[in-house]
Amino acid sequence: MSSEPEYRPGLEDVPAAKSAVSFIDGKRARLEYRGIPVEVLARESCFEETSWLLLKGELPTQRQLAEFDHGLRTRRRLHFRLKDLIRCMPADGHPMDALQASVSALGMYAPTRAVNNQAANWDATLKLIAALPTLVAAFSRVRRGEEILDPRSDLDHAANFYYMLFEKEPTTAVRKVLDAALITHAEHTMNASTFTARVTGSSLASPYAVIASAIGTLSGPLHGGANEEALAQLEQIGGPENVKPWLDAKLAADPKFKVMGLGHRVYKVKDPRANVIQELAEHVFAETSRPKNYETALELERVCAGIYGAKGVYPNVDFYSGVVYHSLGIPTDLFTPIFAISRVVGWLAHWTEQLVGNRIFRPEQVFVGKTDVPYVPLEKRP
Ligand SMILES: CC(=O)SCCNC(=O)CCNC(=O)[C@H](O)C(C)(C)COP(=O)(O)OP(=O)(O)OC[C@H]1O[C@@H](n2cnc3c(N)ncnc32)[C@H](O)[C@@H]1OP(=O)(O)O
Ligand SMILES: O=C([O-])CC(=O)C(=O)O
Repeated sequence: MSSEPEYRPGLEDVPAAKSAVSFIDGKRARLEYRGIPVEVLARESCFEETSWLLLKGELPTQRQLAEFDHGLRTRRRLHFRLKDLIRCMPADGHPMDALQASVSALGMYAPTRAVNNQAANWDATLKLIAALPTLVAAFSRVRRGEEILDPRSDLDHAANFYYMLFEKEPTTAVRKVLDAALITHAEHTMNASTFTARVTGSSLASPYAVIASAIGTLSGPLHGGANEEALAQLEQIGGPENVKPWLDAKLAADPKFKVMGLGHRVYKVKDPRANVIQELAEHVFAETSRPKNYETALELERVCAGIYGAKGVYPNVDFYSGVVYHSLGIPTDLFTPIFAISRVVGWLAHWTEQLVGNRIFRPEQVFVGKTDVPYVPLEKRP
């Protein structure tokens, strides 16, 4: 009998850490942050309060929340040289690449790269949460030839982000939608980007390196990048009446064709966050008419349930979020950066957890290559 450990592609079902940050029941569509269902937080809480909950494990007292909020508001500004750096980035580059590069650069202004000081780690935590929206908005404006706007400390996290993007304050309804979307995306157990954050953190790299690595992982179309692709897909389909022929043609060309925004490693039913975001969409569209993209998405969900439902493949968080962001006038390639603005909290909560009793990640491989290969000098090779 072989003593080789079992290899599980994608580490499916392999625990990578012990964590108390969030909990998923993938069969019952349940997601809890520190024990509180995400639906409740999206309805009752605000992003700042949810962030504290995720980072500290308990809801904040009124005073703790006020101090935390103040700490965020006072850390939103960027060093003028960092703004210069963003101005030099290629305007047609992807905002996720801009964000990853600017988070690394942000770390160069931090007082220390060491992670052995709790006060410094907390300061970096606040700085990262506070500055990510400023970095995203700065690149978004610069590439359109607009001036970078200074953050406004009289606005909360969601409203200030919207202001920095559009130079106008959101309505109360839009602020609530954006805030709830940020809450909904903030944390999700051991997903690929959080795992990345923990692996980078386990080498005792700086929190800026931890977040930059995680941003890179989130950008991929199988992970956070799917929100952008999901909207592009709806636009390509063009209307609810085209869903069935579109999907038939795709499946005829490739029986393994993947619909973006569908499927999940853990959920075998519809992602509870997709329901929350759909409620937000209904809320937004109650005042206007339902856009064609939304009607197309509803039909796509219906048709796909008939085809993939038996496999447990249903809409995930990325299925409806793009429709909501699009309706707020947000450019498609900012959808994943907005995910990062929110998920930075989950990454930092896991990084903080990782540092307690840290052990560097160093898994094993199943070696399938050759051994003892002789070196042939170049002149003797063809
Ligand atoms: C924030 C997030 O990261 S949420 C996920 C965002 N990503 C997407 O929406 C991209 C599309 N979805 C996918 O690629 C996958 O469902 C993932 C990456 C999310 C999960 O991947 P895995 O857990 O490895 O599932 P895997 O790809 O093995 O799929 C299992 C089965 O469901 C099918 N399936 C999974 N997702 C889809 C999909 N989107 N469309 C059609 N079929 C799908 C697969 O073809 C496979 O079928 P088979 O057993 O007949 O071969
Ligand atoms: O959990 C996952 O694998 C992906 C996901 O939905 C998330 O990170 O929000």
